[in-house]
Amino acid sequence: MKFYSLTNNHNQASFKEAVIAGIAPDKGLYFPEKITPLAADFFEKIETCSNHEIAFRAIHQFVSADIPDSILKDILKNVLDFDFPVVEIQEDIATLELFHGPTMAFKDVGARFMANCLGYFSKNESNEVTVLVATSGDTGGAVANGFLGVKRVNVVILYPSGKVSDIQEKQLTTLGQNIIAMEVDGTFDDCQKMVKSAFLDAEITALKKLTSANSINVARWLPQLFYFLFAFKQAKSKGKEIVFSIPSGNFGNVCAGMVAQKMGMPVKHFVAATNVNDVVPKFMHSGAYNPVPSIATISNAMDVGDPSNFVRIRQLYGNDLVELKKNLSSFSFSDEETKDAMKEIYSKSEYVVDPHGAVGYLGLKKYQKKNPNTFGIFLETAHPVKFLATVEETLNISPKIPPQIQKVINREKESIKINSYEGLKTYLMGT
Ligand SMILES: Cc1ncc(COP(=O)(O)O)c(C=O)c1O
Ligand SMILES: N[C@@H](CCOP(=O)(O)O)C(=O)O
Repeated sequence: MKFYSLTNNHNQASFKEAVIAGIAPDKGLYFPEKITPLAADFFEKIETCSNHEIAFRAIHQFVSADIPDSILKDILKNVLDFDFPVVEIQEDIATLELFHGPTMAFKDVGARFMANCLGYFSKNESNEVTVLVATSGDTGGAVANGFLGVKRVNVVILYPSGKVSDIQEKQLTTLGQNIIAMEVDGTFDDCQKMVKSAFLDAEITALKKLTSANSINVARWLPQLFYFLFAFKQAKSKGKEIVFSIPSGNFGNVCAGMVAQKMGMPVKHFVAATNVNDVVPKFMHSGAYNPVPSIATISNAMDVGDPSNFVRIRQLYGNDLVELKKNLSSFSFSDEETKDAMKEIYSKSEYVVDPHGAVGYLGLKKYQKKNPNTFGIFLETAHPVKFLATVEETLNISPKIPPQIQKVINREKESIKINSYEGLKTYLMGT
């Protein structure tokens, strides 16, 4: 399988090359040349398959030219060692809990999958690789955890100072070893731009082999399609058409779900729910894509003003807005609406949802109002405890701190403060 650049489709790479490079030399995101539907009987019998089997069938076409089947099976065993339960909280409304991994957000699967692939590809190499990653909160912790101690790999995480939760900050600044955290005086978009600039900086790339562990990297992005298949397996018996509502920021997760649909998974519709960072909802309405600086919200991991993956979503539908709208709706919600949704879910169902999941719930409710008789699944993308202050203040409860979080909560933060691209460049050139 080849992957081509969305900037210039003549720039092609194998899976291995795309993973090692992160983005194409022309700064485009890599995209698979073909998405082959899985056999119909795979979906008919999906409930008889283990998660490992499902993941293997799903990812095989993208990686098999570069990873032997036996290694791929081992990687998936390492990566998928926790549960992905669908929990019904109201009639025809369920949540897909994606927070049972080591850093309690949905990024764990992609981060670990990419770390395993890179570990395999660099097994016989002597050169070091530097993984650059921009985070608005959760990617950083997952990548730090997934890459900790991986030989010949150094990780540099850029995060917006004061704009991630206390627990998210602990997860990405306290591990040490091969993980460096850079605290940027700016927004997530500034961090993301700095990472993309470093890839194009010949002075840096002459000295360092760089890659990215954001969802721009196909090995971080594609495994996210597993979630939708795991959810479909659990919800199929409901006998209703399924709608997924995905709290969205960089739009990698919803895009991975749409890949699962292209592979033949029956889905009625996707909803990409955002906070007030509403570039995509506006685009879906007007057809004009106008990135703007992001605004800080209580669902901070979705504070993205120029979502990287929207270009992939448009590609999936041949850049045809009419076709796209048949499959995707996108709605935006304020912090007040988000808090009200957290309260509503808690009072109706005694279920504690985090602010991101609450945005997903709101998107689903809005869609189901006009499309009743569907089974709706909103993705709970992070454990509520990661947003402790907001949850405590909104619901007036003190959730128990799970062991994964207790491990980091009392550790000392270590970060390098920078206020411009030069700060990142100086660091990369000097180490
Ligand atoms: C908790 C949480 N929810 C939702 C999102 C948005 O996901 P995506 O960037 O794939 O749209 C993120 C960050 O990516 C996140 O950390
Ligand atoms: N919300 C993300 C932002 C980066 O998204 P990614 O999927 O492209 O890594 C975060 O939590 O950092």
